[in-house]
Amino acid sequence: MSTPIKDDSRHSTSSSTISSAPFNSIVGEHPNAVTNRFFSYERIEEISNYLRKKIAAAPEVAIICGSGLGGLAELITDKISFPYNEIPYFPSSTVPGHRGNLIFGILNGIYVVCMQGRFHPYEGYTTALCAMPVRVMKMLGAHSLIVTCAAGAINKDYNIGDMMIIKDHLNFSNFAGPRFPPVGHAYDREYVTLMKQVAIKHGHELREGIYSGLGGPCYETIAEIRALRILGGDAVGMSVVHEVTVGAHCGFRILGLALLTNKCLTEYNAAHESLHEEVIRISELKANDMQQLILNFVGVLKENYV
Ligand SMILES: O=P(O)(O)O[C@H]1O[C@H](CO)[C@@H](O)[C@H]1O
Ligand code: HPA
Repeated sequence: MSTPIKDDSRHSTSSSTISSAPFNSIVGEHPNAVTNRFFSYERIEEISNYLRKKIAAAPEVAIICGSGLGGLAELITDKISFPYNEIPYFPSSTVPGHRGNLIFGILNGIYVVCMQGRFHPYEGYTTALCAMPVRVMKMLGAHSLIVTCAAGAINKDYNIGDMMIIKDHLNFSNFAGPRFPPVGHAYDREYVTLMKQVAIKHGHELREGIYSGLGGPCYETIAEIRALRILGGDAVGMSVVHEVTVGAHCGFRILGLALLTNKCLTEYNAAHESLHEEVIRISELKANDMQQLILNFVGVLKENYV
Protein backbone atom coordinates (compact mmCIF):
# COMPACT_ATOMS: atom_id res chain seq x y z
CA MET A 1 0.00 0.00 0.00
CA SER A 2 1.20 3.53 -0.69
CA THR A 3 2.33 5.69 2.17
CA PRO A 4 -0.04 8.61 2.80
CA ILE A 5 1.33 12.06 2.39
CA LYS A 6 3.40 13.01 5.43
CA ASP A 7 2.84 16.65 6.11
CA ASP A 8 2.98 19.20 8.87
CA SER A 9 -0.73 19.72 8.68
CA ARG A 10 -2.84 21.37 11.35
CA HIS A 11 -5.30 18.61 10.79
CA SER A 12 -3.66 15.43 9.70
CA THR A 13 -2.23 13.08 12.23
CA SER A 14 -0.45 9.80 11.93
CA SER A 15 -3.86 8.14 12.15
CA SER A 16 -4.92 9.92 8.96
CA THR A 17 -4.05 7.02 6.73
CA ILE A 18 -5.38 5.64 3.53
CA SER A 19 -7.62 2.62 3.95
CA SER A 20 -5.94 -0.72 3.54
CA ALA A 21 -9.21 -2.41 2.63
CA PRO A 22 -8.56 -5.98 1.53
CA PHE A 23 -8.98 -6.76 -2.12
CA ASN A 24 -9.34 -9.85 -4.10
CA SER A 25 -6.22 -10.52 -6.12
CA ILE A 26 -8.22 -12.67 -8.55
CA VAL A 27 -10.21 -9.61 -9.59
CA GLY A 28 -7.06 -7.51 -9.71
CA GLU A 29 -5.91 -4.39 -7.97
CA HIS A 30 -8.40 -2.81 -5.61
CA PRO A 31 -9.64 0.53 -7.03
CA ASN A 32 -8.43 2.26 -3.84
CA ALA A 33 -4.90 1.12 -4.54
CA VAL A 34 -5.03 2.62 -8.03
CA THR A 35 -6.39 5.90 -6.67
CA ASN A 36 -3.91 5.99 -3.81
CA ARG A 37 -0.97 6.03 -6.18
CA PHE A 38 -2.07 9.49 -7.30
CA PHE A 39 -1.31 10.95 -3.92
CA SER A 40 1.24 8.61 -2.40
CA TYR A 41 3.98 10.44 -0.56
CA GLU A 42 6.62 8.98 -2.86
CA ARG A 43 4.89 10.16 -6.00
CA ILE A 44 4.34 13.68 -4.70
CA GLU A 45 7.98 13.74 -3.66
CA GLU A 46 9.13 12.58 -7.10
CA ILE A 47 7.15 15.32 -8.85
CA SER A 48 8.28 17.94 -6.33
CA ASN A 49 11.92 16.95 -6.74
CA TYR A 50 11.62 17.19 -10.53
CA LEU A 51 10.31 20.77 -10.22
CA ARG A 52 12.50 21.87 -7.31
CA LYS A 53 15.67 21.34 -9.34
CA LYS A 54 14.46 23.78 -11.99
CA ILE A 55 12.97 26.64 -9.96
CA ALA A 56 14.63 29.66 -8.37
CA ALA A 57 13.13 29.48 -4.87
CA ALA A 58 10.50 27.74 -2.78
CA PRO A 59 7.08 29.24 -3.56
CA GLU A 60 5.21 30.75 -0.62
CA VAL A 61 1.81 31.18 -2.18
CA ALA A 62 0.04 28.74 -4.51
CA ILE A 63 -2.65 30.01 -6.86
CA ILE A 64 -5.13 28.01 -8.96
CA CYS A 65 -6.75 29.92 -11.82
CA GLY A 66 -10.29 29.11 -12.89
CA SER A 67 -11.96 29.24 -16.30
CA GLY A 68 -10.77 32.26 -18.27
CA LEU A 69 -8.81 33.57 -15.27
CA GLY A 70 -5.31 32.40 -16.20
CA GLY A 71 -4.28 35.90 -17.30
CA LEU A 72 -3.03 36.41 -13.75
CA ALA A 73 0.13 34.61 -14.81
CA GLU A 74 0.99 37.56 -17.06
CA LEU A 75 1.61 39.63 -13.93
CA ILE A 76 4.24 37.19 -12.70
CA THR A 77 7.87 38.18 -13.35
CA ASP A 78 11.03 36.07 -13.50
CA LYS A 79 8.81 33.28 -14.78
CA ILE A 80 9.64 29.63 -15.16
CA SER A 81 6.80 27.83 -16.89
CA PHE A 82 6.08 24.10 -17.19
CA PRO A 83 3.36 22.88 -19.56
CA TYR A 84 1.41 20.26 -17.60
CA ASN A 85 2.20 17.60 -20.15
CA GLU A 86 5.94 18.00 -19.45
CA ILE A 87 5.58 17.38 -15.70
CA PRO A 88 5.77 13.74 -14.63
CA TYR A 89 2.37 12.25 -13.71
CA PHE A 90 0.45 15.47 -14.41
CA PRO A 91 -2.75 15.06 -16.40
CA SER A 92 -3.46 17.33 -19.38
CA SER A 93 -5.82 20.29 -19.36
CA THR A 94 -8.77 19.62 -21.64
CA VAL A 95 -11.17 22.47 -20.83
CA PRO A 96 -11.19 25.68 -22.91
CA GLY A 97 -10.06 28.60 -20.75
CA HIS A 98 -7.53 26.44 -18.89
CA ARG A 99 -4.16 26.87 -20.55
CA GLY A 100 -2.37 24.08 -18.72
CA ASN A 101 0.86 25.58 -17.37
CA LEU A 102 2.45 25.52 -13.96
CA ILE A 103 4.18 28.85 -13.53
CA PHE A 104 6.72 29.87 -10.91
CA GLY A 105 7.88 33.45 -10.37
CA ILE A 106 7.43 36.67 -8.45
CA LEU A 107 4.04 38.26 -7.90
CA ASN A 108 4.03 41.54 -6.03
CA GLY A 109 7.24 40.65 -4.21
CA ILE A 110 6.39 37.06 -3.30
CA TYR A 111 7.61 33.89 -4.97
CA VAL A 112 4.47 32.07 -6.11
CA VAL A 113 3.43 28.98 -8.00
CA CYS A 114 0.42 29.44 -10.24
CA MET A 115 -1.68 26.78 -11.93
CA GLN A 116 -2.80 28.38 -15.18
CA GLY A 117 -5.80 26.10 -15.38
CA ARG A 118 -7.07 23.27 -13.21
CA PHE A 119 -8.27 19.68 -13.52
CA HIS A 120 -11.94 18.83 -13.14
CA PRO A 121 -13.31 15.40 -12.24
CA TYR A 122 -15.63 15.55 -15.29
CA GLU A 123 -12.53 15.45 -17.51
CA GLY A 124 -12.36 11.79 -16.55
CA TYR A 125 -9.75 12.14 -13.82
CA THR A 126 -10.35 10.98 -10.26
CA THR A 127 -10.84 13.74 -7.72
CA ALA A 128 -7.62 12.58 -6.05
CA LEU A 129 -5.70 13.11 -9.29
CA CYS A 130 -7.37 16.48 -9.92
CA ALA A 131 -6.23 17.66 -6.49
CA MET A 132 -2.79 16.07 -6.64
CA PRO A 133 -1.02 19.34 -7.68
CA VAL A 134 -2.20 20.89 -4.41
CA ARG A 135 -0.03 18.39 -2.54
CA VAL A 136 2.91 19.09 -4.86
CA MET A 137 2.64 22.84 -4.26
CA LYS A 138 2.55 22.23 -0.49
CA MET A 139 5.56 19.99 -0.63
CA LEU A 140 7.44 22.66 -2.58
CA GLY A 141 6.93 25.02 0.36
CA ALA A 142 3.75 27.06 -0.22
CA HIS A 143 1.83 27.90 2.95
CA SER A 144 -1.18 29.68 1.44
CA LEU A 145 -3.50 28.60 -1.34
CA ILE A 146 -5.63 30.98 -3.40
CA VAL A 147 -8.30 29.21 -5.44
CA THR A 148 -10.22 31.08 -8.14
CA CYS A 149 -13.10 29.91 -10.26
CA ALA A 150 -15.93 30.91 -12.52
CA ALA A 151 -19.33 30.12 -11.03
CA GLY A 152 -23.02 30.56 -11.66
CA ALA A 153 -24.95 32.91 -9.35
CA ILE A 154 -27.70 31.26 -7.32
CA ASN A 155 -28.27 34.08 -4.84
CA LYS A 156 -30.98 36.35 -6.28
CA ASP A 157 -29.07 39.47 -5.23
CA TYR A 158 -25.85 38.46 -6.98
CA ASN A 159 -25.21 39.47 -10.56
CA ILE A 160 -23.12 38.61 -13.55
CA GLY A 161 -19.61 40.00 -13.09
CA ASP A 162 -19.78 40.05 -9.27
CA MET A 163 -16.78 38.72 -7.40
CA MET A 164 -17.54 36.50 -4.42
CA ILE A 165 -15.28 35.49 -1.61
CA ILE A 166 -16.01 31.87 -0.74
CA LYS A 167 -16.71 31.51 2.96
CA ASP A 168 -17.71 27.84 2.85
CA HIS A 169 -18.84 25.17 0.44
CA LEU A 170 -21.42 22.46 -0.15
CA ASN A 171 -19.67 19.37 -1.44
CA PHE A 172 -21.76 17.30 -3.83
CA SER A 173 -18.88 15.55 -5.51
CA ASN A 174 -17.51 12.23 -4.41
CA PHE A 175 -14.03 11.66 -3.20
CA ALA A 176 -11.49 8.97 -2.51
CA GLY A 177 -8.60 9.67 -0.22
CA PRO A 178 -7.53 10.01 3.35
CA ARG A 179 -10.48 9.43 5.66
CA PHE A 180 -12.31 12.06 7.63
CA PRO A 181 -10.15 15.19 7.33
CA PRO A 182 -11.90 18.09 9.09
CA VAL A 183 -12.94 20.89 6.72
CA GLY A 184 -15.11 23.05 8.99
CA HIS A 185 -12.48 25.77 8.92
CA ALA A 186 -11.05 25.09 5.49
CA TYR A 187 -11.50 28.70 4.37
CA ASP A 188 -9.24 30.84 6.51
CA ARG A 189 -11.34 33.43 8.38
CA GLU A 190 -8.40 35.77 8.76
CA TYR A 191 -7.80 35.66 5.01
CA VAL A 192 -11.48 36.43 4.39
CA THR A 193 -11.18 39.52 6.57
CA LEU A 194 -7.92 40.53 4.92
CA MET A 195 -9.37 40.14 1.45
CA LYS A 196 -12.39 42.26 2.39
CA GLN A 197 -10.04 44.99 3.60
CA VAL A 198 -8.04 44.77 0.39
CA ALA A 199 -11.25 45.07 -1.65
CA ILE A 200 -12.42 48.14 0.27
CA LYS A 201 -9.00 49.79 0.05
CA HIS A 202 -8.82 49.36 -3.71
CA GLY A 203 -12.46 50.15 -4.42
CA HIS A 204 -13.65 46.67 -5.42
CA GLU A 205 -17.08 45.43 -4.42
CA LEU A 206 -16.93 41.91 -3.05
CA ARG A 207 -19.76 39.52 -2.28
CA GLU A 208 -19.41 36.71 0.21
CA GLY A 209 -21.12 33.35 0.00
CA ILE A 210 -21.30 29.61 -0.17
CA TYR A 211 -20.01 27.73 -3.20
CA SER A 212 -21.82 24.55 -4.21
CA GLY A 213 -19.50 22.09 -5.91
CA LEU A 214 -21.22 19.71 -8.34
CA GLY A 215 -19.70 17.07 -10.57
CA GLY A 216 -20.81 18.45 -13.93
CA PRO A 217 -20.19 18.53 -16.78
CA CYS A 218 -23.80 19.46 -17.50
CA TYR A 219 -25.04 22.69 -16.07
CA GLU A 220 -27.69 22.36 -13.40
CA THR A 221 -31.36 21.72 -13.84
CA ILE A 222 -33.86 24.26 -12.58
CA ALA A 223 -34.88 21.83 -9.83
CA GLU A 224 -31.25 21.49 -8.75
CA ILE A 225 -30.72 25.24 -8.58
CA ARG A 226 -33.91 25.67 -6.58
CA ALA A 227 -32.73 22.94 -4.18
CA LEU A 228 -29.24 24.47 -3.87
CA ARG A 229 -30.79 27.83 -3.07
CA ILE A 230 -32.86 26.29 -0.29
CA LEU A 231 -29.70 24.62 1.04
CA GLY A 232 -27.93 27.96 1.28
CA GLY A 233 -25.79 27.91 -1.86
CA ASP A 234 -24.97 31.33 -3.31
CA ALA A 235 -22.99 30.10 -6.29
CA VAL A 236 -22.41 26.87 -8.16
CA GLY A 237 -19.52 25.35 -10.06
CA MET A 238 -17.74 22.11 -10.88
CA SER A 239 -14.43 22.58 -9.10
CA VAL A 240 -12.88 24.07 -5.95
CA VAL A 241 -14.12 21.56 -3.35
CA HIS A 242 -11.61 18.82 -4.19
CA GLU A 243 -8.72 21.31 -4.08
CA VAL A 244 -9.91 22.90 -0.84
CA THR A 245 -10.50 19.51 0.79
CA VAL A 246 -6.99 18.37 -0.04
CA GLY A 247 -5.58 21.82 0.76
CA ALA A 248 -7.15 21.69 4.23
CA HIS A 249 -5.85 18.17 4.73
CA CYS A 250 -2.29 19.17 4.00
CA GLY A 251 -2.38 22.33 6.10
CA PHE A 252 -2.79 25.19 3.63
CA ARG A 253 -4.30 28.50 4.68
CA ILE A 254 -6.94 28.91 1.97
CA LEU A 255 -8.69 31.77 0.25
CA GLY A 256 -11.40 31.13 -2.36
CA LEU A 257 -12.58 33.67 -4.89
CA ALA A 258 -15.37 33.10 -7.41
CA LEU A 259 -16.27 35.23 -10.39
CA LEU A 260 -19.99 34.99 -11.08
CA THR A 261 -20.24 34.59 -14.82
CA ASN A 262 -23.95 33.82 -15.24
CA LYS A 263 -27.22 33.80 -13.37
CA CYS A 264 -28.51 30.30 -12.85
CA LEU A 265 -31.91 29.44 -14.25
CA THR A 266 -34.68 29.15 -11.70
CA GLU A 267 -37.79 29.55 -13.86
CA TYR A 268 -39.10 27.17 -16.51
CA ASN A 269 -40.25 29.98 -18.74
CA ALA A 270 -36.80 31.61 -18.86
CA ALA A 271 -35.19 31.32 -22.25
CA HIS A 272 -31.48 31.77 -21.61
CA GLU A 273 -29.30 28.73 -20.89
CA SER A 274 -25.71 28.86 -19.62
CA LEU A 275 -22.88 28.33 -22.10
CA HIS A 276 -19.20 27.79 -21.39
CA GLU A 277 -18.32 30.35 -24.10
CA GLU A 278 -20.32 32.92 -22.15
CA VAL A 279 -18.60 31.89 -18.91
CA ILE A 280 -15.20 32.50 -20.46
CA ARG A 281 -16.27 35.77 -22.07
CA ILE A 282 -17.39 37.19 -18.71
CA SER A 283 -14.32 35.81 -16.92
CA GLU A 284 -12.02 37.47 -19.39
CA LEU A 285 -13.99 40.69 -19.19
CA LYS A 286 -13.63 40.83 -15.40
CA ALA A 287 -10.25 39.12 -15.16
CA ASN A 288 -8.44 42.38 -14.54
CA ASP A 289 -10.45 43.09 -11.37
CA MET A 290 -9.81 39.56 -10.08
CA GLN A 291 -6.11 39.94 -10.85
CA GLN A 292 -5.86 43.26 -9.02
CA LEU A 293 -7.57 41.77 -5.97
CA ILE A 294 -5.18 38.83 -5.89
CA LEU A 295 -2.14 40.99 -6.57
CA ASN A 296 -3.02 43.29 -3.68
CA PHE A 297 -3.93 40.41 -1.38
CA VAL A 298 -0.58 38.77 -2.01
CA GLY A 299 1.12 42.10 -1.26
CA VAL A 300 -0.71 42.28 2.08
CA LEU A 301 0.31 38.71 2.84
CA LYS A 302 3.90 39.69 2.30
CA GLU A 303 3.61 42.61 4.70
CA ASN A 304 1.72 40.72 7.37
CA TYR A 305 2.56 37.07 7.22
CA VAL A 306 5.67 36.25 5.33
O1 LIG B 1 -14.43 26.11 -11.83
P1 LIG B 1 -13.75 26.55 -13.08
O2 LIG B 1 -12.55 25.74 -13.38
O3 LIG B 1 -13.46 28.03 -13.05
O4 LIG B 1 -14.75 26.27 -14.29
C1 LIG B 1 -16.16 26.50 -14.29
O5 LIG B 1 -16.51 26.70 -15.63
C2 LIG B 1 -16.92 25.45 -16.23
C3 LIG B 1 -18.34 25.60 -16.73
O6 LIG B 1 -18.49 26.65 -17.59
C4 LIG B 1 -16.84 24.41 -15.14
O7 LIG B 1 -15.64 23.72 -15.21
C5 LIG B 1 -16.93 25.26 -13.90
O8 LIG B 1 -16.40 24.61 -12.76
N1 HPA C 1 -22.92 26.01 -13.20
C1 HPA C 1 -21.82 25.25 -12.97
N2 HPA C 1 -20.59 25.69 -13.19
C2 HPA C 1 -20.44 26.93 -13.63
C3 HPA C 1 -21.52 27.77 -13.90
C4 HPA C 1 -22.83 27.28 -13.65
O1 HPA C 1 -23.86 27.97 -13.87
N3 HPA C 1 -21.02 28.95 -14.34
C5 HPA C 1 -19.68 28.82 -14.34
N4 HPA C 1 -19.31 27.60 -13.93
